[in-house]
Amino acid sequence: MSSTTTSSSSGLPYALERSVAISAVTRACSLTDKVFRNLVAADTITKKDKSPVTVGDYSAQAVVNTIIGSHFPTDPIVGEEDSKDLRKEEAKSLRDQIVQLANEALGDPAKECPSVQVLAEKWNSGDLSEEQLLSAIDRGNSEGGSKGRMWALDPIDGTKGFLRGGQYAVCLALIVDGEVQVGVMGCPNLPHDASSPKPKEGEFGAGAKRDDLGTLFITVKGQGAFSRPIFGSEVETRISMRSISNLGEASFCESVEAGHSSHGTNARIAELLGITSASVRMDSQAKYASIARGDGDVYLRLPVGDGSYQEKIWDHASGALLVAEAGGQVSDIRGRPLDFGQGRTLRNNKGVVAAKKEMHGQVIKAVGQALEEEGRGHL
Ligand SMILES: Nc1ncnc2c1ncn2[C@@H]1O[C@H](COP(=O)(O)OS(=O)(=O)O)[C@@H](OP(=O)(O)O)[C@H]1O
Ligand SMILES: [Mg+2]
Ligand SMILES: [Mg+2]
Ligand SMILES: [Mg+2]
Repeated sequence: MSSTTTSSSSGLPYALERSVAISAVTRACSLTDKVFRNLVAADTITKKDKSPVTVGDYSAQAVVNTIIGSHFPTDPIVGEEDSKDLRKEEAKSLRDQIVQLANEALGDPAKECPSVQVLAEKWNSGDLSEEQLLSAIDRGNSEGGSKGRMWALDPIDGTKGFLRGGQYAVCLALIVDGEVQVGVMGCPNLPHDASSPKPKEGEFGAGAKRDDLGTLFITVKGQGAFSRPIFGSEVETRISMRSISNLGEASFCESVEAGHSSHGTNARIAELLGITSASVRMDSQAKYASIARGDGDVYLRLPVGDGSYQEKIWDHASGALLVAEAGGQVSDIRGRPLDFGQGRTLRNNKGVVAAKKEMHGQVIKAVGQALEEEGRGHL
């Protein structure tokens, strides 16, 4: 934690995109926070791939896409959700809630930086209709690709964590010609200070939320990584990965669900590297944010089973740039850089390994050995 700056970094590359992304993510975080405190079972549906999606995921995507669309009308958006299930007859009450929540979030007279304020009139000049908001959700249907600008949005990353009252993140990134240039991530349940105790899951249900929770992470390629509270102070603090002299002192950050990243293989890798501290398990890209600010050192996401799952670009774009700008290196299990120019998925990559630059090669070597021992060396 070495220096501070304010949020108006005008003159620097991508200053407007950075401000608009902060505004969009902040509004989406107030919305999801409110949804969590009032969530009932009927507000969640199960998608075709059996994963959950809530009224919070849909409304947050509608809000962020509306804001991005009003500032950068020709920019494609690759967003996780679409309106197909919502348009069904039986989803009427979900639609009604989304209309109310999204309009509240867009109309909130929160303070914005001056360049965003002027354009804010475009979206908060009156309530948007149900159809306008469903179309806003579907602005996220871009197929992505390696040319030009596009935004990647995960309106709630770690939906299972969100539902449990654990960690989740609103994640937005600007990708240009396949390279992430801007990343903004809001983690409403993460303490401002890495050294504060993590809240126990569910602790902040029914309005009992601690006021030191809610952290925003901001990065632009070549400009460093920063954090600040989501609500309240706009003073940003530069963050960097922890300084450790050898990997034996490191700790891992890994997924909660063994179905998303192999815990058994991680344990063997820890053994190979001489790591003795227990792994920290949390949902969402809060894992990237945690290692970027030194609250953990290595993020491992190893393929499970036959390794056929293709990681989605919105699950990694903002987090990967944050770690890179905080002194880390992010790759797949073979050490290949993540390729965000292949469409909606990272189809040229398998899994994710993020660690401090100087130690990344050693981790990749241990990952290779552990997979070899399991007979999965071909992955
Ligand atoms: N099989 C499989 N393998 C790997 N990853 C998967 C898989 N299935 C889903 N997902 C994606 O995982 C996202 C949540 O990742 P997390 O690291 O937070 O997982 S976990 O909740 O801790 O288990 C989750 O993101 P959200 O849907 O935004 O929550 C999914 O996109
Ligand atoms: Mg999901
Ligand atoms: Mg996700
Ligand atoms: Mg999601």
